[in-house]
Amino acid sequence: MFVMVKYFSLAAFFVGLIGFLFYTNLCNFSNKFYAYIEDFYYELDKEYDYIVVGAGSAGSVIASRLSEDPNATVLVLEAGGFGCSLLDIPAIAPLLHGTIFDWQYKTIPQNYACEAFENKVSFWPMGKLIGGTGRLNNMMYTRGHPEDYKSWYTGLPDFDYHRDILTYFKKAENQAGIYLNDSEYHSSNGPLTANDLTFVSELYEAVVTTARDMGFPVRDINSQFSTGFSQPQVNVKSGSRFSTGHHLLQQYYRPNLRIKTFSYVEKIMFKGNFEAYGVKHRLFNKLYVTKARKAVILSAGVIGSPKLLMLSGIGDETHLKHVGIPPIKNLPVGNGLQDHISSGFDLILLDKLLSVSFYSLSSLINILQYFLQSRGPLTTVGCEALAILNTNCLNETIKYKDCETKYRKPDFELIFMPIGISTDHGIHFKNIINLRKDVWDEYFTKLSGSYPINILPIVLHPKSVGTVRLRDNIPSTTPIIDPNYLSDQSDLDILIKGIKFVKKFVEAPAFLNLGAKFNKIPFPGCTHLEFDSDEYWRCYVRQVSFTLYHPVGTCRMGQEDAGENVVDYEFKVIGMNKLFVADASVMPSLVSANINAAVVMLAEKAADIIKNYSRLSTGFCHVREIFFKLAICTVL
Ligand SMILES: Cc1cc2nc3c(=O)[nH]c(=O)nc-3n(C[C@H](O)[C@H](O)[C@H](O)COP(=O)(O)OP(=O)(O)OC[C@H]3O[C@@H](n4cnc5c(N)ncnc54)[C@H](O)[C@@H]3O)c2cc1C
Repeated sequence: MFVMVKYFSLAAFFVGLIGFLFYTNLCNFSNKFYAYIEDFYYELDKEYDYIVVGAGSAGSVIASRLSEDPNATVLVLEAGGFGCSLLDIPAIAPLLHGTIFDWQYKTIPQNYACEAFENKVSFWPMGKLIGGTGRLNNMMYTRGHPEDYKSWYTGLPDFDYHRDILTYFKKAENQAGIYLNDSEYHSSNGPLTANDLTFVSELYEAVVTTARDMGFPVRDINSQFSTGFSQPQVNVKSGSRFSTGHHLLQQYYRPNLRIKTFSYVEKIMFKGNFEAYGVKHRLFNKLYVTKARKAVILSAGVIGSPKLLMLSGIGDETHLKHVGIPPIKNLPVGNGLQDHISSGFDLILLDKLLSVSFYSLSSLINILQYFLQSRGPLTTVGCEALAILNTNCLNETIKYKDCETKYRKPDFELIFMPIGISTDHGIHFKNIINLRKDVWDEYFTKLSGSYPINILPIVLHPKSVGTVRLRDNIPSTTPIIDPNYLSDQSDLDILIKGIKFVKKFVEAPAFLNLGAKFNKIPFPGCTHLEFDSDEYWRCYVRQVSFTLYHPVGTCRMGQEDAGENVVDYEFKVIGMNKLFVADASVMPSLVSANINAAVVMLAEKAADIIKNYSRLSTGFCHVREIFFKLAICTVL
């Protein structure tokens, strides 16, 4: 009987996958048709106050905030389409990887990591539609640690976390869950929904019971505490994903806001090589130049923004000349790339099926429950619990509270997922992570008959730093992405400590009740090493090095004169006028959390600054700004 259910579910999933791919193409086609008709019938203004490039997590917020002023005209140029509502079923997020809604970026082959992946290449999905990557991410809402932000603003001596950061987290948040009454740390008027999970499996209870037994706190990590164990809040409303892109679409009726989809921006236009006055963008193979009176704001993401700056002549002079672009400003664009790296696929095997499983996701009852009640396994985001900790606090001899005071900033995260890579029997997951076929055959197929789950340790503050560079001067060419994973040995050490902690964690009684066993099958490429030795895990981590999809830092924000920054603390491109960058690319370093909430917080901050900045820098002031700071300029 079970075998029949299994094969029926497999067949249902396979048919569903094909149906879904058909649906995505149909959706994109109808989106394109709408954009075509709109472009054909409406004569668009050729000049706006603001042009926002990219309607992703950050750009959607900036466009929405700037267009709150009815006297300001705002144009949003987005390379993708609007999307369709079925894409917003939380559990199907992984199906969007590799589709037309994904830029489908890939890293170059890694020297120190990703050995179990085809050509040692890591796949980097990024959203190409309204809502951007916030439309295909895992929706977890986490803010990070105050110390993260303090380290960004070392150049501002009067930096205050509550005033300069928490204010914007609250402004950005639309709390719809259990923290609705905590007005000190939460708020419910912002564009980004934060809600409780409505469905979890038995895994969650096992995690919190074990965490408490081991002396760890279980609490809201988006409050005065930023560490401990927690059930993540998610960007989900009435059972559907609700990203900042959805919020932007709700503002579509504003007469001063125009959202142009399928508009790929190829170049920023400059007056006198210092002042942005518009952009060149392509829509259905026609090139347009649209002007911006007050500012051009790049929110094209961690790859799109540095790429566009470089294509426009802003970047490392030597590199730009090498690819045939005349440089207009020498800035370290594309340096400082960091990403959260993790490891540990299918290391925990259960002897029972959890209620959030591959089978339950494709069951007819659960599909009906989702469409009729907006509840059930299809609302799952793939992660049921997380922990943000410091590796020094994993030792049982130290009380967590004392340890937390001593080591303020966390250095690793754990995410608890009720499914593994092999749960879908190789239909989809192995492809979206680019797993080598021989590794699949030799290792993962052996797990058939057991029920793997993933507890992934993540390096929160990797020391390995990489780059984004252009291949050539053609706008449609994908850039060279090299995160340089695990080039710093200390990142590897944290992952090894993390895996060892996971091994200990699942020995607890609550996990034994689920029949949890640590997977002792030697991993291909490491079979010559003694299982569980440090050498074995070092080898394993270099094989299984998996992105958590949080790249940042390619247009670093910081002090103007530090030499390593691209934008100043006001998001303005250093030495340029009327040109801003605000998205994940400006983060000077990774935060101790999944990063979307921080990206949206930054967008709120940027919108506030840009509104104010543009108010001050009208008239001829902007000319004087080249010689004087804005404050001096406005007095003159
Ligand atoms: C699979 C996955 C899972 C994730 N899960 C989580 C999670 O659970 N929680 C979390 O906090 N974070 C998560 N993240 C990370 C988070 O979603 C991103 O860091 C965040 O969305 C980045 O926002 P952004 O505004 O910088 O860029 P994006 O949201 O990527 O926006 C960039 C936009 O610009 C457009 N664009 C790019 N170039 C151009 C151009 N030349 N012209 C016009 N438009 C252009 C793009 O199409 C896109 O819409 C995840 C990421 C991924 C990939």
